[in-house]
Amino acid sequence: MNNPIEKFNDLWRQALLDSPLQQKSAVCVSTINAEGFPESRFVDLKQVDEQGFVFCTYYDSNKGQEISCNPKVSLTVWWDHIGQQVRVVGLAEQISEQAAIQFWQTRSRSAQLTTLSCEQSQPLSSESALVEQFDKTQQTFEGKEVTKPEKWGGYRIRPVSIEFLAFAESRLHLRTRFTKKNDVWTKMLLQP
Ligand SMILES: Cc1cc2nc3c(=O)[nH]c(=O)nc-3n(C[C@H](O)[C@H](O)[C@H](O)COP(=O)(O)O)c2cc1C
Repeated sequence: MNNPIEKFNDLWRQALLDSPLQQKSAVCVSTINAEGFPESRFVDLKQVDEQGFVFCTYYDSNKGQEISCNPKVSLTVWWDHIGQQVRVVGLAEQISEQAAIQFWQTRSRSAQLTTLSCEQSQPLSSESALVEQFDKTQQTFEGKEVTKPEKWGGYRIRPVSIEFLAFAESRLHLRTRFTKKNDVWTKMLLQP
């Protein structure tokens, strides 16, 4: 297959089918912090198409601040049950407000309330403070619609390279790297 986006979506579909995981679409996103160190964390992958790879988060989180200083990011996933690793490198940008609202509306009420009750990446005084914050938010919104806060939205990673590694017991893994230049994908194989 010569289109890495189609290939990714094919693998993602396969991975979702037989996944032993609870968090089936977790992927690792890495950013670069102010000191130049990479920072990695898992997020839930929402959508992948020709425009890029989308995940949702708080814009004012550590990752959000890091992306605003340096949009160069990577996304990595390992699907053990189908023996596939994917590594994406690209540039992150905020999705539109309208798209963010659509993703917000797919979330459960409880997830929406949790989002509103937290200031992601900020220090927390105690575990009980977290529960108190949540309870307070729940009371405030009782009987009301929970609208998306401005600080929450999504990022689209526009890929410049995507590498697939098909794991082989022999360790002769098959690595296929796609690189994008002037909107055209070039494919090459790499030694394992
Ligand atoms: C399986 C899994 C899925 C997660 N999904 C998300 C997500 O979609 N968005 C998000 O902001 N954080 C998600 N998190 C929490 C992040 O890993 C991270 O702790 C949080 O975003 C704060 O990261 P930051 O301080 O680097 O910004 C997830 C964690 C796990 C373990």
